[in-house]
Amino acid sequence: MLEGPKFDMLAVGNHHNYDAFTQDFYQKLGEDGTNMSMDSMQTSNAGGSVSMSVDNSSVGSSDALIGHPGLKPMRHPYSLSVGQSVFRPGRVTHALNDDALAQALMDSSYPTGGLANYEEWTIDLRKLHMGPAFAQGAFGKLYRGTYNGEDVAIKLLERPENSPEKAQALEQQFQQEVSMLSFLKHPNIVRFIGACIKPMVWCIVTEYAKGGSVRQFLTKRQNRAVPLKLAVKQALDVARGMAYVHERNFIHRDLKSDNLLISADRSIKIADFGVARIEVQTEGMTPETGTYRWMAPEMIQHRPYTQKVDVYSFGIVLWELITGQLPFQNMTAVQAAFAVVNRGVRPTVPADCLPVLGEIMTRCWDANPEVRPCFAEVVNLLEAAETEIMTTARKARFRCCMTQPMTID
Ligand SMILES: Nc1ncnc2c1ncn2[C@@H]1O[C@H](COP(=O)(O)OP(=O)(O)OP(=O)(O)O)[C@@H](O)[C@H]1O
Repeated sequence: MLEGPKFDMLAVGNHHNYDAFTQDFYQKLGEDGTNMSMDSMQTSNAGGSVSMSVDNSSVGSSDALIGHPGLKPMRHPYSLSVGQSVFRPGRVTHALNDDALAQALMDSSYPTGGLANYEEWTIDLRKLHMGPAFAQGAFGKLYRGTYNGEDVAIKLLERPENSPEKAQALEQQFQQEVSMLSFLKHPNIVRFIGACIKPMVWCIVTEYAKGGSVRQFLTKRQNRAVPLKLAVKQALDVARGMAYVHERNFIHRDLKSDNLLISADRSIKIADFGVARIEVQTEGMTPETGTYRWMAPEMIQHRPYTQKVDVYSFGIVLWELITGQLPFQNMTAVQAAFAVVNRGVRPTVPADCLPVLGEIMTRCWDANPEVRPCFAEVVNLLEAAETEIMTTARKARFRCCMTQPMTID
């Protein structure tokens, strides 16, 4: 059996020294910087993560739903889960503004921590050029930049001030992401470039996906359906990437359209491995991860779960690609979770959906994880669907040529 992840591989240096640096840094900022909360910044996460749902007053009225027997109450966003689960520290408030956070990374008067056992992945800050911030997730702030001349995305996680508990949770997420990304190499997984640790910030550098996230892409299209050929191609990219992740016995646990990026060549790259983990016996794991709209019922209910939670999420993503819409868009995330768990509600498959695609999504989001196909099978089914679409299109073009023959005069 596989062991659970071990997180002693990254040398974060002497914490006491770092705490001293931290205090020093904030003192400096207090003197000449502006301490601004980043909460007001527009988030790229249209779906709203679990922690967002809990923090968000718009779903505050759903407390009654959380208390329903089908749903276990959420813990405090900053509480740490037990056993082998991954600590997800809830939405993080940022004390530093964009510039100060970037400055905390680039300031050479503060030491750069190396990544023990991952030495080759420690980035050389002299080769890094920071650009503007362009997105904010629940945990990190994303900047554009270049590394060695290549376009990159730089994720900065700010070390929470005066809260060792939060700092530990965030650090574990950082380590989780680094260990996963350095291990996974696939054309449909965002390419890891390196990472480093400073007293105030943890930094992860990946290739920059020019097209943004699939959710942003769908929102820009004003939720119109994606052309079928493209939707199936994108779904195939995700399924191939996920088949690779599962072959290596990992679970992503947060598969959703916000975490699917579109690269310059239009292929899809799976991102955000901050809560991914090695598959182990899952008794006692907690679901304070992912996003309710995409989350499998067994995970919402704190029941043991397997890799099949990713297959469930994929079913929802496939529906999104086919319809162009946000899943359960007339509900809050918590209402959606309630409906999924207690009433078996799922998105409605459009009447004109290609039957094979309708069948894939309904099998993927089956309440019984055993019934859900594995990703290798999903890839086969989607390849068959792709062939069917191409053949139908070719036949239609041929019919069109026959009814409107070109004239030569
Ligand atoms: N390599 C990248 N290229 C382009 N955009 C990216 C890249 N990585 C992340 N993003 C954008 O930034 C957003 C947040 O990134 P990410 O999901 O890694 O942060 P997070 O703090 O873990 O957020 P969450 O857990 O809420 O998904 C993504 O939804 C995406 O829009």
